[in-house]
Amino acid sequence: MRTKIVAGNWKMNNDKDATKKLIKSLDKSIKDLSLKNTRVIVAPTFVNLSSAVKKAKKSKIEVVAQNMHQAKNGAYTGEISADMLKAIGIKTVILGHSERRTYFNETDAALAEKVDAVLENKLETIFCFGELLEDRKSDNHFAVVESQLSNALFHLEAKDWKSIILAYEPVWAIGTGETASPEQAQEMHAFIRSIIEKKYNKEVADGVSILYGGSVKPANAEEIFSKPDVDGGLIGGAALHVDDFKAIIVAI
Ligand SMILES: O=C[C@H](O)COP(=O)(O)O
Repeated sequence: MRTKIVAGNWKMNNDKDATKKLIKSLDKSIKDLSLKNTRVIVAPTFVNLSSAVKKAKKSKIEVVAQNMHQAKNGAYTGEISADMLKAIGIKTVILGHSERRTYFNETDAALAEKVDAVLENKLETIFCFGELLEDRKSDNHFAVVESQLSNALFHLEAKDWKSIILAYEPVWAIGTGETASPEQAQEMHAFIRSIIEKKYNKEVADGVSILYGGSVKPANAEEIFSKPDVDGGLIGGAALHVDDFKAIIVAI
């Protein structure tokens, strides 16, 4: 049975106090949920990671990073390495978010190196990818997604996929209020599983959790999560509000 995951990407929001407060109220609010086979994740900004890890220590909440540099160390101003993250107790890193690809020019090639660094450091990644609106309009979305996955992940060995969580995020649905329909999400997730099976085998394809991201809200979460190949969500805006985030967790 694949692990279900609800991950909140807090992006560049919340100062130290707001981060701790949100973790505290989320902890209180999900304490009594059974969360069988389900992970609840939050990704605060770098500067608040350490205090977030401490705050979440005895809770059901996992704290992860939003990005990581591929080099071990060196002259990379403003960047953070795997060792630095591990030293404060981080085990999982989001990579390839469309905002990183768009605003910080992260390429598939750089992401392939980052994924390698994740694996070398025995970390895990939530690897994001997804097509632009023009790709979907021109019916190119499957080809775009296949190339993003193949360029950044298909050099891995089958065993490496234990450390990979996928997050399909159609860029046109991120922060826009426009969600992919549950059918569109299912169609893409099934396609993703099919190309992984073709490249590797059924065990790898069936084992990898594939999250959907893009304007997931309490009102649409249940229907999206009901699709057989959707194993959870990567949530942006709604993860900043404890009641909305809890409702999405309950939906899974
Ligand atoms: O990382 C999360 C995604 O970018 C989704 O953001 P959103 O839920 O605000 O659309």
